[in-house]
Amino acid sequence: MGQKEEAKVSCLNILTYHRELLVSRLKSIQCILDNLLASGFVCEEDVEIVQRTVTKTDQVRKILELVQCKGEEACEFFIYIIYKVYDAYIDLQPWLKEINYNPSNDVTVIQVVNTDPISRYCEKLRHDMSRDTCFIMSYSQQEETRLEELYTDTLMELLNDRNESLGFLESLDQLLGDHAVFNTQGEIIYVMGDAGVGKSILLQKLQNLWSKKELQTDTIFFFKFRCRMFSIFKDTEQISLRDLLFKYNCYPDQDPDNEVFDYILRFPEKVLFTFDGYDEIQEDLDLMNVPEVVSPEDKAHPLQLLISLLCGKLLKGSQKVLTARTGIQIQSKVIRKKVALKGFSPAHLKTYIDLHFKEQEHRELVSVQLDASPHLCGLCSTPLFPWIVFESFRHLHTMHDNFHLPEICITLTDIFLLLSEVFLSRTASLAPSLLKKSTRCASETFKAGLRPLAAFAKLALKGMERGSFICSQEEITVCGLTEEDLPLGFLRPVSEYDASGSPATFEFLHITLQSFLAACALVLDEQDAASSILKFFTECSRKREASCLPFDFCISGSSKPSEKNPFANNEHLQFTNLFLCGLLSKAHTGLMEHLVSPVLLKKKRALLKSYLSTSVKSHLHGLPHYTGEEGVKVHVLPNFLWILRCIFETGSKDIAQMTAKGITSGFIKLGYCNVFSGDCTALNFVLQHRQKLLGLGMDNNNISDYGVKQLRPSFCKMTVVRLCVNQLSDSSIEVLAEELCKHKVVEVLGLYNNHITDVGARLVAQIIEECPKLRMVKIGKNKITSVGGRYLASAIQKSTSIFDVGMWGNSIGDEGAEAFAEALRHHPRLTNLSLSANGITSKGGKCLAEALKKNSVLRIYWLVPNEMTDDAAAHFAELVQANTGLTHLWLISNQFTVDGIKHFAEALNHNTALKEIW
Ligand SMILES: Nc1ncnc2c1ncn2[C@@H]1O[C@H](COP(=O)(O)OP(=O)(O)OP(=O)(O)O)[C@@H](O)[C@H]1O
Repeated sequence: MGQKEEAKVSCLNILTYHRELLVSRLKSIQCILDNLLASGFVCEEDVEIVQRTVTKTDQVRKILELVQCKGEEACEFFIYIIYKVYDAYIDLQPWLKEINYNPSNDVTVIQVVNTDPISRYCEKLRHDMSRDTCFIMSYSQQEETRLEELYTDTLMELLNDRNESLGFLESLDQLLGDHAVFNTQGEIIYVMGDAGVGKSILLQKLQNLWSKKELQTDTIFFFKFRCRMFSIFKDTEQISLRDLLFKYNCYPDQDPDNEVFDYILRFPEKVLFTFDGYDEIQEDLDLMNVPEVVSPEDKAHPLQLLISLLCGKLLKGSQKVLTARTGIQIQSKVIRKKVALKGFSPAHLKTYIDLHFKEQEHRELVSVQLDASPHLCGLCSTPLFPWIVFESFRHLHTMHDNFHLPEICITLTDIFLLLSEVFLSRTASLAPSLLKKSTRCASETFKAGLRPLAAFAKLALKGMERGSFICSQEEITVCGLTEEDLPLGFLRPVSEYDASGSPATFEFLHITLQSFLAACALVLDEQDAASSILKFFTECSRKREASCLPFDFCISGSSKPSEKNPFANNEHLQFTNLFLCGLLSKAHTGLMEHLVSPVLLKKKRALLKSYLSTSVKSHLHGLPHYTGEEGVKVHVLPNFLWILRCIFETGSKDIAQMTAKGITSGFIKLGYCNVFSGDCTALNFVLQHRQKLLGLGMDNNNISDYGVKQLRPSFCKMTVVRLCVNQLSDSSIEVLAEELCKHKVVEVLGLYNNHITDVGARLVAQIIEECPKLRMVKIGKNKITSVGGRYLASAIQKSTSIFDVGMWGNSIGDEGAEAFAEALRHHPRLTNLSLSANGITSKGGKCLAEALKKNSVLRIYWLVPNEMTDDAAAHFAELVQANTGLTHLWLISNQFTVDGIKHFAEALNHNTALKEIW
């Protein structure tokens, strides 16, 4: 009883104590009044009195007076309404937490009805979004997997406007937060990544979290769009912003006064948008060449509305997450922050395997098979591929005895053939009961399923040709597909575009599947000239300018873009080319001969081979050469990477050999080329045919440990190994140490910004000691402590060749600094050393300065920022005075005061060599 009394007092008190806050934050008054009236705490007359009050704040004051005067129960119910009608009182939710509100049993029996149109709409949005996002796109339409049961984190790297890394996102909440914002004026959170890396799933997860109120954000409206839908409107179609929002998400019910839309216009910062697949907009430019929409009342083409929203001309201040494939350029001025998706790390992949396979037996089998194939692991860093491989494994393993993943080097074509085999095995002629535990015969499955396969392939190709990822029922029928074919799994309905009630539209399970099927169509076709298989190669080889035109247009409203279709990204065509190479490869002849005449197949293969040979030659010839520190370099363009991928898919040793020979310079640079671990197999396939030594620059890619393992056979001829910023751990260094120490030709080793610890540092030290030509080692921004620092310093001391060492951004501390001081004393060759940002205090600094006084070779010396104080400054001043030949000395961002700096002024008078001191 006593406790109850206390609770009663406390509710009344709370309202008195927090009166000011409530008056300023409580917005939806009608809902409070409706519920107080319905539950009998106030009468009609009370309501009228409140409504007669002019301002909203005064209305809240009146309500507070009323409930306080009605007593404790009324006060408690007042708070309970705020608690129950979450969205209407979202601004007060933190306050409820602050007062630690927990409804009592007495109050929970009183019914609360949400009569606030805005929060009712929010509830509806959340409900619909939860329903639409709780399942992950399924492989067969019968079995659905819950998103939370399969969603696995991926590597999400934050970038600045120059695409330099700002670290990794730790949770999806950070995606919307202020962390790593490089342009506060911009409104777009730009998420980019390769095909199948998980951009759509990331948005789905974000939407799902929001629908369950588990996302840290105060946005109360969430509208999701897929950019491909903007291509299905007719050129003449005009709609209003209101329709765009409500028709393609959900309608507000019982909102006669249009309060929801008005609220959105008044508080755009409460709105969150996701736009998925900016690269998928396939639109003619004429449409763009009309004035922008800036008034929310105007009707316009949906694409114009989209551009106006993205540019902040409409609903300025709303939050927008936009995804696109890597390589699509968007002007930095509209981007707020940038995130690059890098797929699964080895640890993520392990988690994904555990989630995917409930059966221990399957889990173990797959893990063993993956461990034996770093190439497959490399491919599996792109989530789309393990999803296909594992689903196919599960299906084929249950259907057939002894099914194993292919042991030979599996290609992307193999992966999509596997997927098609699973789909086709569902055809009536191959009922599962007949196949159960029978011997698997892929060619029989394909032969039996040839009719639907060819029809789906034709549909995919037609879509590719007109740049569309969506097909109508009519197009499906024209291609010869029947109702029974649809459940096979290649297509899925896309009901969300069907707001008008028109016949359903469909899309392929994934764009990459459409690309694969389009390649199948090119191979299977017996009508057109054989040379038509090359049509997409020709299209892709046409040079295109970077596609940032839509935003140029929408921001400046000036220049008339020169390109017909600025949105169009040709990656899906590149994939079709790649699959064409795979399907026409020798490895697949056996299968394809069951599906197309051997003579035609041979002709197509010869045509492709001849095209690839010519194309490789002309490409290599046209690559830009330049001379740098490490000799003549050739800059490889991203298109060359596609050529390498195609060559690998063909499996043709001749073309690989020719390509290897065609690389005339001694150094190829593939930096910032978006190389992922799976590409290293393709690169290795070509490089293994090269006789001469070669330098390879692959900084700023995503090759990971799997990629390094794939390159193993090529390290024997590598003079330059630059693998900075590539997600490498110590296991990569193990491979490098083994190979580089065996062949001893390496001169430059770049490992900056990876995940190397002291274990890896010890292996790098071994490379330094054992490779007599090694001149330069960059191992900054790793995880090396004093232990690793000592190994490295000791190796440098023994090396007869090394002169440039970069150790920036580790944590070797004073102990490491002392070891380096020792190396400086005994190693006369070092001319450039960076020990910046290593936690070195005056103690370590003094040792280094002393060691340097006797060293006349070191020219450049970096120690910024560390933790040295004035007593170290005195030693460095003496070093300057000693005039050893040092040309650059960087000491800024230490803890020197004016007194410390004064030492340098005098010392500099005696120095003739120093060009720069900081
Ligand atoms: N984080 C993840 N956890 C589990 N599975 C994932 C994840 N990300 C992607 N997948 C799997 O990969 C498939 C493809 O992913 P998604 O469609 O999101 O790729 P995408 O980057 O949007 O590709 P595209 O650019 O081609 O549209 C998904 O259907 C899902 O099965």
